[in-house]
Amino acid sequence: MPLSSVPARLTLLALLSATTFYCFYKSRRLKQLKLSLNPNPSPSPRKGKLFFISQTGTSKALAHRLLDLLTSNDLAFDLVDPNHYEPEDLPKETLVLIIASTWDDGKPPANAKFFSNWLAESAEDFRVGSLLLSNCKFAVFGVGSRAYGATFNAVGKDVAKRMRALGASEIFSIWEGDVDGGDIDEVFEAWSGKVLRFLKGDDDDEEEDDVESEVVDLEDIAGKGPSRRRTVTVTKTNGMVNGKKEMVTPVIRASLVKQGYKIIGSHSGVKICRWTKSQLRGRGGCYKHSFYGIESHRCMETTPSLACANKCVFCWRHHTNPVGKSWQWKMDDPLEIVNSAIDLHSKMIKQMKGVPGVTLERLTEGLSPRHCALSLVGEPIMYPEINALVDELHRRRISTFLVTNAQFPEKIKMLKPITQLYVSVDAATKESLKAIDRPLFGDFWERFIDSLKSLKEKQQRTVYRLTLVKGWNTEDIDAYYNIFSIGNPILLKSKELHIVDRLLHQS
Ligand SMILES: Cc1cc2nc3c(=O)[nH]c(=O)nc-3n(C[C@H](O)[C@H](O)[C@H](O)COP(=O)(O)O)c2cc1C
Ligand code: SF4
Repeated sequence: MPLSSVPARLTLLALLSATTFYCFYKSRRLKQLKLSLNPNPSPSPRKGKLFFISQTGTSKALAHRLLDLLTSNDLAFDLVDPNHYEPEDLPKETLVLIIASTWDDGKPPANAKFFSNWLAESAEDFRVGSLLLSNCKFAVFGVGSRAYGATFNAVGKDVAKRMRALGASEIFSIWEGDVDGGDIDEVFEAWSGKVLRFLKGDDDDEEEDDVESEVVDLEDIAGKGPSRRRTVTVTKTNGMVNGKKEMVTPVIRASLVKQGYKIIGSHSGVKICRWTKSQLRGRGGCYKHSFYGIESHRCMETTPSLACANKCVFCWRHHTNPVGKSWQWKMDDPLEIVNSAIDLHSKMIKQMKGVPGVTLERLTEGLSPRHCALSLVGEPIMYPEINALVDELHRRRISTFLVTNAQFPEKIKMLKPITQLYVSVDAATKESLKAIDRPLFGDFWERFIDSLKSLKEKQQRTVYRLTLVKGWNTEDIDAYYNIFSIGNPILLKSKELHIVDRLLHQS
């Protein structure tokens, strides 16, 4: 029968329809069969959660770094700010990583107050039970500073303790990063590598046994890896150079560079100040210009120590400053610091070429600084070679303006005469000084008073630099008057001039 005939076409159509129907029927049947074999297909597994407990962003930045690593290894995690997380959902989690910083007296940052309280209350509530988080495996990395002694990484430790009390299994004991120790990046990297190996089911740490440093206890969890307790040594360089730590860690360096600092060697910095730029453009200079005729476009702002012994509330570096009670870092040569500071300063001046208002004459003048403000940030007199550095500046006929934060009276005594010596007076009472400067020294008040006394003994121009912060230290005028009589400075400098006016009237 030819295909062109009508009956043949009808037969073909019927055949095709029957085949299509059969295929459709078979595929549905197969699906139904699969479903009946597996009546509860498991829902896609819940993504791991990566929490950051952070106030000024250090832990958050580390969490981002880990997230990138996990993602590039096809491990799905949600980055979680505990402030936007419902802790009642914790029992549903199966895998939790927590990077936690610690703040005042061991307290958690604001973004984890509720979360920490919830954990503490649940762990202490006998009705909740110790199996609440029994589906959850977790690991904690603490971000803190050893300079805070007993409360070092208190939050991370507390979170881990509460999670364990609620039945969660700790993949391995908390690792502790010290932001002032110079090696937090290396430690975090080692921890991240360990987390990754665990998640990939390749938790063999024997390969790390080659390095001498810190010993970390490992408590492997049941069901994953061997259950015996092991000790491993961690690969880390400690940021050591010739047996001494570098002051500026990669984290601090990145933060300072972002804020426009040029880092010199391992502990110094230089930055072009806004008044220098302003006067290069033919506009106003800073108060030194108004008071002493100093030309701001010929002034270089630098410091030989980015570290200090405080964590002042108003410090412009978001508290990323390295801290210490004494010099404990690798030390650069004073001549190299001065050479590099002038070199980097000149480069920044040259970048002003072509900016509206900048004349060739002022630009040329700016390239040979006549004044140096040793006040950029940190505590310049912590640098053990401060006298040699000041000598080098004076030899080049550069005048010096040094600001100290009044915690090293013995260093003030040892300091050679400089052009103008400033002491930061951040408060006039012990309580407010503690609240504002958040000093590391227990005897901070005695050091402060002794510094003022040392100032009085200096046979040179001395200045109190008052940083008056409304609501913190602007109340007690009588106390300021007492402080004023101890150091008897030649000048006062403040950001809130009406207070200074009143002081000067009383004196
Ligand atoms: C005022 C203040 C108090 C601090 N208190 C502690 C502390 O008690 N224990 C600790 O280990 N670290 C302490 N630190 C160090 C912080 O944990 C450290 O600066 C950390 O990098 C902050 O991390 P974040 O930026 O993620 O908040 C304190 C820091 C500041 C500025
Ligand atoms: S003393 Fe200076 S550098 Fe140190 S925290 Fe205070 S403001 Fe910052």
